[in-house]
Amino acid sequence: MSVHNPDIKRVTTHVIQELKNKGEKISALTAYDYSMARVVDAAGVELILVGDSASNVMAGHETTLPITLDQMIYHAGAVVRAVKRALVVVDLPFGSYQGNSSEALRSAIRIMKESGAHAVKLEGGLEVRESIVRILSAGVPVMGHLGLTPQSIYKFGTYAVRAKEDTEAQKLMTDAQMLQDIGCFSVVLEKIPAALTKQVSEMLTIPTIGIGAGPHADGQILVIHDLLGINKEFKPRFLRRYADLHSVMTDAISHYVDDVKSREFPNEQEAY
Ligand SMILES: Nc1nc(=O)c2c([nH]1)NC[C@@H]1CN(c3ccc(C(=O)N[C@@H](CCC(=O)O)C(=O)O)cc3)CN21
Ligand SMILES: CC(C)C(=O)C(=O)O
Ligand SMILES: [Mg+2]
Repeated sequence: MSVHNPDIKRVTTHVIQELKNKGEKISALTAYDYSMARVVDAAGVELILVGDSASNVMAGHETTLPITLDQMIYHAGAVVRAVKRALVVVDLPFGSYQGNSSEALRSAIRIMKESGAHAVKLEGGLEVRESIVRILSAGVPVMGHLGLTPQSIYKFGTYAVRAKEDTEAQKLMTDAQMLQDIGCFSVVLEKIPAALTKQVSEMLTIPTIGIGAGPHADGQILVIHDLLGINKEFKPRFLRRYADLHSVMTDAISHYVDDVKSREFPNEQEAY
């Protein structure tokens, strides 16, 4: 398998836009550390998100709420050091931007300065409009995130599909248009009906990136550990597992344990 568009040396927000303009789907994945980001980048993924899902996947928290701005910057720096080609976007964590546009700007600037990332992502529509406007004014590209917004899980109560009702779908359409109008370069649509994703993606000129949002988004994103089958517990219907690394890793590790116990490892060649 070869990397798509080998002529693209560095993926910018303009390259992401060009992909939508020519009708080519955009591939995106999360990464939280150097070694994984090396692999994801070299495999040809165009956009790498340092997601606040690190709170779940890296730290074992129940929700995305506990992860801090300092911890996001730590993960983002590791990913940036690994990446040669992809666009690196970083989630602003819960509590670093809501309800205070000065703090939002300060948080975004810290991410850009201290990690070297290329863009930030914020959850929400009209509620975070001012924050996004200020971050954009500083020259920082912003990605929106609508639909299921996990930082508001205690408002929603569940991780069920969002915007099934007409009023919520209408608000999502209005928010999406607003995000484009103020200058966001892209918007994530999470766990909404496929038909709504189609409507939004046709209405907007900027690319939509879907997760559990059906086939009509301009691109797709998944959490890398989910795609690789590293964690057995998370299996929503939208997830396709492209490998069973849980089994591969378990077999390798138990083989190692056996070899240590039986003194088969290390052998003479593996000693000095
Ligand atoms: N490993 C991982 N993958 C993700 O995609 C992810 C995270 N973590 N953490 C942050 C958010 C939370 N996300 C989620 C969480 C749950 C569902 C979900 O579908 N959960 C249930 C259904 C719940 C319900 O219908 O009430 C499921 O079917 O597993 C989807 C996306 C997406 N993000
Ligand atoms: C699932 C994606 C869109 C995300 O926000 C995350 O990984 O934190
Ligand atoms: Mg996130």
